[in-house]
Amino acid sequence: MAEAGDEVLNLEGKCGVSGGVQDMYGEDKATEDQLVTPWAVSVASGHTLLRDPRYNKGTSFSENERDAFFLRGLLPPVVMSQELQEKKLMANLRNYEVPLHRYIAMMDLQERNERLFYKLLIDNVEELLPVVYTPVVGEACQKYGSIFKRPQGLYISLKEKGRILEVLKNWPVKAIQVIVVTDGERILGLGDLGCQGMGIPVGKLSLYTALGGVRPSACLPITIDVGTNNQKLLDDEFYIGLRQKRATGEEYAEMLEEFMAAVKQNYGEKILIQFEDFANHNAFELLAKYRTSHLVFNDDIQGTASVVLAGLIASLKVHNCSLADHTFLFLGAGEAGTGIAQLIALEISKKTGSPVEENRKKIWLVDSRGLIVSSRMDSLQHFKKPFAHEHEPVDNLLDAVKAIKPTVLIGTSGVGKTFTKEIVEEMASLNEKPLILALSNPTSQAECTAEDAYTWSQGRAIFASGSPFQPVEYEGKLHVPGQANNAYIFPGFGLGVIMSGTIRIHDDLLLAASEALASQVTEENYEKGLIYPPFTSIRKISANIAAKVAEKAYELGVASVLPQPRDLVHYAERCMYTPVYRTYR
Ligand SMILES: NC(=O)C1=CN([C@@H]2O[C@H](COP(=O)(O)OP(=O)(O)OC[C@H]3O[C@@H](n4cnc5c(N)ncnc54)[C@H](OP(=O)(O)O)[C@@H]3O)[C@@H](O)[C@H]2O)C=CC1
Ligand SMILES: CC(=O)C(=O)O
Ligand SMILES: [Mg+2]
Repeated sequence: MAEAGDEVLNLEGKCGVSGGVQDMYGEDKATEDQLVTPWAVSVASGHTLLRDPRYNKGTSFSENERDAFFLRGLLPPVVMSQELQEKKLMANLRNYEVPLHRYIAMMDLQERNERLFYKLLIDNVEELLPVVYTPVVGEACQKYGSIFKRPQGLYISLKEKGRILEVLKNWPVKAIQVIVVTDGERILGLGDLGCQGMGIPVGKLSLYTALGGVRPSACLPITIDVGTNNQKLLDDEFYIGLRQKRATGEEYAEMLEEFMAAVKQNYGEKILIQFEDFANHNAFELLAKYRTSHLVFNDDIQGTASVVLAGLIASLKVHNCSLADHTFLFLGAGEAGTGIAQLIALEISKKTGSPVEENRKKIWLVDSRGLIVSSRMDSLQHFKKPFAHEHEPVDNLLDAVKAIKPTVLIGTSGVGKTFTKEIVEEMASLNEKPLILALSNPTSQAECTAEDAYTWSQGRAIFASGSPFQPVEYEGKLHVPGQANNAYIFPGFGLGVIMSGTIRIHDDLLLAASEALASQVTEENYEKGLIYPPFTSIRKISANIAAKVAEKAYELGVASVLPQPRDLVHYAERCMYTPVYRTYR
């Protein structure tokens, strides 16, 4: 399979004295002020094929493929199965003691051999999720400037304002189905990481593929760089972003407006746009502004709400009660906290017929200034106001626990170690089986560890966290902590939306996803203290979530793929990308 560039070289290329091809285009000799043409090829073979991560199979190319695609001599003689390649790579990965080195090795693999990357991730999901996702992705973002090798997504900075559509057209794939976009201002619980937040859309989209089966080529990670207020980054000579303070107000709004319009123009009405890790002063507004005109989903507000609600629904069997029987207390009243709180109130409404406002009365939140109470109303951000109830001011979490007597304690503050021994002990004195969720990421920001939760509650807590913790043995019993992370939801949710051609995200779709996830928890899981099923069966879980989300979308009349497939679970499974190698002809 000859290529345009090769043909020219074969006909005209000459050997230089050192054995290399002559510098016929003057590329080697050109000085900085002389122009050269960056030649490209359109059909991959030979060396180009080995450098194309989408098609490269490395030592797995068969003898026939090596002949047909000019690969002879470019590979060692061995022909390995994909399974053997996987075994070798897993052994190599396990040899790295530093977690960030594993991350870098995984990113290298993704850039070298995409199918092998996804095979590893799918087959070893519990082991590799913490590497490509939280917690290690957090450290990777903090050090992104130093470890950055090749762009893995699209960078759209203020320099491109006015020509964002043009920038989108530079991405090599046109048939995009899902975009994860960040502006890097609230990366996990690590704060403003500016342009280095790119690790998050890249990581989230690799989960769209590995956990939800969305084709990798249909995924587009985007970072919008409007500057950063992180002085450490601005002073860092290796920082990869714009070296200026964040644009705000009209300049920011115009940038986002242009982006949203360009995305719709370039990819059409049904492109799913997932907002990720925006600061809350933009996140709520962007969601409210675009949810009626675009297919948008905010993972931190909506995905998190859906996954936590799923855990709560699943835990009802443990407590033998209904959601309406619980009293909830949150530490953290931002995107995650108020997003979860709203969805809980909505779910109770759907189940009991009671008004949402009424259900909010059993949901309390603490922010950095203490319990959210009605006397603070005037100074509260709009998303906190629905939860400002009548109560005297309380300025710390321990006193709030004592005053509110919650049955469920949820951490969404982004601040580590805030569920102290006294607080967990208080929860344990109030409840036979206190439900404690330490959702903040990465691990360093978790409100408490699994060990803290089990030890301080004498092994009685039902515990789950945003980043994974190892099982804990307490007084002879092994407790397995669950991972309450939106990674359970968005891949299957996105698949359901895409496969049904859903045109708008409705809260009922989130509720459907929660119910679907909760229904996947088995007796065996409950026995171990889990309120989430293990990630090992995530592809099956995602297919079920996708099916329930699609079913709800058809019911609401927002699905556009017609006729509705009869067996939606089977349809979801059939839609899913699998990473086994294809044979080339
Ligand atoms: N497990 C999961 O799937 C997810 C986890 N998260 C995690 O949740 C955390 C928060 O995210 P998000 O809600 O988007 O962030 P926000 O910035 O929107 O909200 C943070 C909230 O925490 C409050 N807060 C901060 N410090 C304290 C403190 N010392 N005491 C009490 N309250 C405090 C803030 O108070 P104030 O309003 O007064 O500033 C604010 O209300 C992050 O660590 C993130 O990684 C997020 C999404 C999903
Ligand atoms: C999990 C996630 O989305 C977050 O921590 O922001
Ligand atoms: Mg997030």
